[in-house]
Amino acid sequence: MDLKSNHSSPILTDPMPITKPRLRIHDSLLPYSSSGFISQGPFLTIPWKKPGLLDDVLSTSWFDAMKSSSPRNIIKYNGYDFSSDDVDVAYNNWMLKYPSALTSIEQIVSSAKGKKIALFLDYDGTLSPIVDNPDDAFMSNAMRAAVRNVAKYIPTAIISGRSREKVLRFVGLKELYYAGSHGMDIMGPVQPLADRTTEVKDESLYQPASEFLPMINEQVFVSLVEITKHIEGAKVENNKFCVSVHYRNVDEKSWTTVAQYVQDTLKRYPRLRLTHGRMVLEIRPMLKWDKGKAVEFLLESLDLSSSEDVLPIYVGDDRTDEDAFKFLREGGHGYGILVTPAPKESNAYYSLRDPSEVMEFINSLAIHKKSVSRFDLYI
Ligand SMILES: O=P(O)(O)OC[C@H]1O[C@H](O[C@H]2O[C@H](CO)[C@@H](O)[C@H](O)[C@H]2O)[C@H](O)[C@@H](O)[C@@H]1O
Repeated sequence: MDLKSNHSSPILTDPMPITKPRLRIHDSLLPYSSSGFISQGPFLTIPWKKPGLLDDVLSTSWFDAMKSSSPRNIIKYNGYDFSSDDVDVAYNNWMLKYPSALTSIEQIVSSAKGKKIALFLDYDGTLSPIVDNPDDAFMSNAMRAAVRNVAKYIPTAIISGRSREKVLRFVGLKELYYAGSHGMDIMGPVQPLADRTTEVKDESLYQPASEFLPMINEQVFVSLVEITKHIEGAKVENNKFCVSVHYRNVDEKSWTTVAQYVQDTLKRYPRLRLTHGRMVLEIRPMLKWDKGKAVEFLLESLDLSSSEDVLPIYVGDDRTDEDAFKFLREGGHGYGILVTPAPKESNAYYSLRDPSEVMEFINSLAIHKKSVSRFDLYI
C-alpha cells in the first residue's frame, strides 16, 4: 500500500505553515491546529510556557530520572526493592495485568478476525538487543527474515528514535514503512511490496519538523559533541530531527555533568524539549508529535484507520513507545505490546520479555496471516 495522497506528488519536505500537508490527513493529526494559526510555524500552538525540563519524569530529579532509565536499576516494583528471585515472582504477578503476547496469540488473532492487521515495530530493544555502543545495535539475520516474511502479509512499519536513514541501514528491508526521529520523518516503501504488481514511484515523505533541521544539525548536535568531548564514555548521536546524548558508558559520578550540559543547551534553545530513553537524554523539537502521532498518521495515510476493519499492533520497549501504546489504548484502536524483562507500568495490553520473544511473536503472526490468506483463496 502506498502512503495515500490525493495529489500528484506525495512528497512533503516542508511543514507548509499556512496550507496543509499534501498527504490526505485529518486536521487532528497535524502537529499544529489549522485554526488561528498564522505564519510562524507549527510549534506556536503548543503552550508557550515551557514545561519543566523533566516534564516526563514528574517530580524526580534529573539524576533519579537518569538512574531509573538504567536497566541495572529495574528491580524496584511498586516502591519496593526485590532480589532477582523476587523479580521473577513480581514479573509473574505483573503478567496477570500484561499477559504474554505469545501465550495470548490466539486471543490477539481472534480479535483480528475479519480485519487487517497493521504491525508497528520499534527498533532498539525490540528488534535488536540493547548493547553498549549504539553503532553496534545490529539485528540478527533471523529477526530480519522474520520481519521480511511478516511484511509479505501485513503492512509493517518501523518506528524509531534513530534517524530514518540509520534505522533503514540497520534493518535493511526496503519493503517496509519507516518513521525515524521518533516519528518526525516518515517514508513509505522504496520498492514494491511482495503482493503488489505496480511499482512504487515515490518515497512518500512527511517531516513535520523540517524547519528544525538546520538548528539541530548545525548548532545543537555540533555544540553537544564539543562540550561533552571531555566526558569519558559520553556519546552524542545525530538522529536528524533529534539529538541523543548517551550516558550508558559514562561513570555515574559524571552523569550530573552530562545532565547539566543538556539542560544548558535546552536553555539556549527554548524551542527544543527533553525526553528520556534508556540511559539516553534526547533533545527534540517542541512539537506536538510523537510515536503515537506517527502511528495515527500512517494508519490514516494508508487508509487503515477504521477500527472496524483494522487491528494495529505496536511492539516497543521504551518510554517513547508509550505514546503509541496510549494512542492505541485510548482510541480502542488496537494493542500495544511492551518488551521488558522486568515489571513496569505501561499503556500496553500485552508483554514480551525480549527481542527473541518478539521474533517468535512476529513469526506466529506471519503463520496465522499466511494460513488466513490461503483459506481466502478457497472461499
Ligand atoms: O526508538 P528506538 O528505535 O528504540 O530508539 C531509541 C534509542 O535507541 C538507541 O539507544 C538505545 O539503544 C542503544 C543500543 O542498544 C543503547 O546503547 C542505548 O543506551 C539505548 O538508549 C539509539 O542509539 C538512540 O539514538 C535512540 O533514540
